[in-house]
Amino acid sequence: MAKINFGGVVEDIVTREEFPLEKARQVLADQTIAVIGYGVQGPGQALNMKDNGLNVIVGQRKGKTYDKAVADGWVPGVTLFEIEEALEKGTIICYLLSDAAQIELWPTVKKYLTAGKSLYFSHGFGITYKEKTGIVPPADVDVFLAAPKGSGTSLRRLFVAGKGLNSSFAVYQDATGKAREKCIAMAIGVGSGYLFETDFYKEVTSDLTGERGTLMGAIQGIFAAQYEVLRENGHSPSEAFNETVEELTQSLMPLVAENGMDWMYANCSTTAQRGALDWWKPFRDATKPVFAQLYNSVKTQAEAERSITLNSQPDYRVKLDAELKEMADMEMWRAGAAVRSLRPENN
Ligand SMILES: NC(=O)C1=CN([C@@H]2O[C@H](COP(=O)(O)OP(=O)(O)OC[C@H]3O[C@@H](n4cnc5c(N)ncnc54)[C@H](O)[C@@H]3O)[C@@H](O)[C@H]2O)C=CC1
Ligand SMILES: CC(=O)[C@](C)(O)C(=O)O
Ligand SMILES: [Mg+2]
Ligand SMILES: [Mg+2]
Repeated sequence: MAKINFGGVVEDIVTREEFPLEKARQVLADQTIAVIGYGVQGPGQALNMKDNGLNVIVGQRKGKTYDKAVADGWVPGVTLFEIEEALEKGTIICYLLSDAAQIELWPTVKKYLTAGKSLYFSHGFGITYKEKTGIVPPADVDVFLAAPKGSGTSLRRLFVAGKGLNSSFAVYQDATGKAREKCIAMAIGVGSGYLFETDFYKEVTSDLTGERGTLMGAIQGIFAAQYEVLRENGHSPSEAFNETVEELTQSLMPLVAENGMDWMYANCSTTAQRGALDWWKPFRDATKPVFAQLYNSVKTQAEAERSITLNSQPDYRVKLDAELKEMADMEMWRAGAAVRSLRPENN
């Protein structure tokens, strides 16, 4: 593994140079990789693995998503099957149903996990919370995860563009002595850039914190707060949206992605630099207690409990859609739709 210094802490990283695609192909040559579920991660991972020359089949129940798999080029009876058939044919089972659905389908999956097969996850959820999920794999199968750090949609887009999303990987159970190399080969196969090692507990704990925090929950909260203050003080929706979201996503975050926050700062006015240098600490101090509360809620499994309970209800989709619509209907995001429609490339 490559030793990389991350801001003073040296970590072991797996890169595509030391574990090239060719090696992944060799490790997985005799495997039938069955991707179970074709939601968000399913398509990204399955298509990337197929394009990487791996032997992939998809298992998906009939319906709209099955039709999408057909439209993506999976052939019924050849590379696309009902879930149980794919479970039977697969030697590496990629369990890519939603975390709640994994609980429901587990008794079925377990039946097909015969000795020597592998069970692959993209999240530490099912295993870490096994008291709640009931997901306890047989002792004679390998169990590991590769978790792309981003949406399955981005995983596919970046792969097609010749780039790669970073993923974490972890081995939970090594029954064959080959779990680790299979795990790394899968992580490379799904189109990862570089890989960093973790364990199932740390993966799920950091992931749940991140998505509830800066990646999704906190960012929406901070956007809403600033937008509201601007509006309450007489600024127009377009002005409030541009100063809260549009400039960030279109201009400033790409600079952060390219060269870091200091470089983005360095490319803004001295006036902006002065103010932003003064204000980031009060924002940190105001939000840190909320992040501590969030981490605790993840650690005590309150977040897992809530997610399992609410996402397992039969009407969860209807309720979810209603909540997402409520967000879409916020003035801020309706203003955003108008702003996006005015981008030159959308005209
Ligand atoms: N969404 C994402 O981009 C990311 C997801 N993950 C993880 O990847 C795994 C898969 O997540 P997503 O792709 O978001 O899942 P998803 O919510 O898109 O659902 C995947 C599939 O589950 C199927 N499904 C749902 N309920 C079912 C049931 N009762 N019986 C049979 N099939 C059912 C759906 O038809 C769909 O094909 C999860 O462990 C998730 O935490 C990890 C990184 C990012
Ligand atoms: C995209 C991702 O990695 C998330 C936000 O953790 C998820 O979809 O669960
Ligand atoms: Mg994540
Ligand atoms: Mg997540």
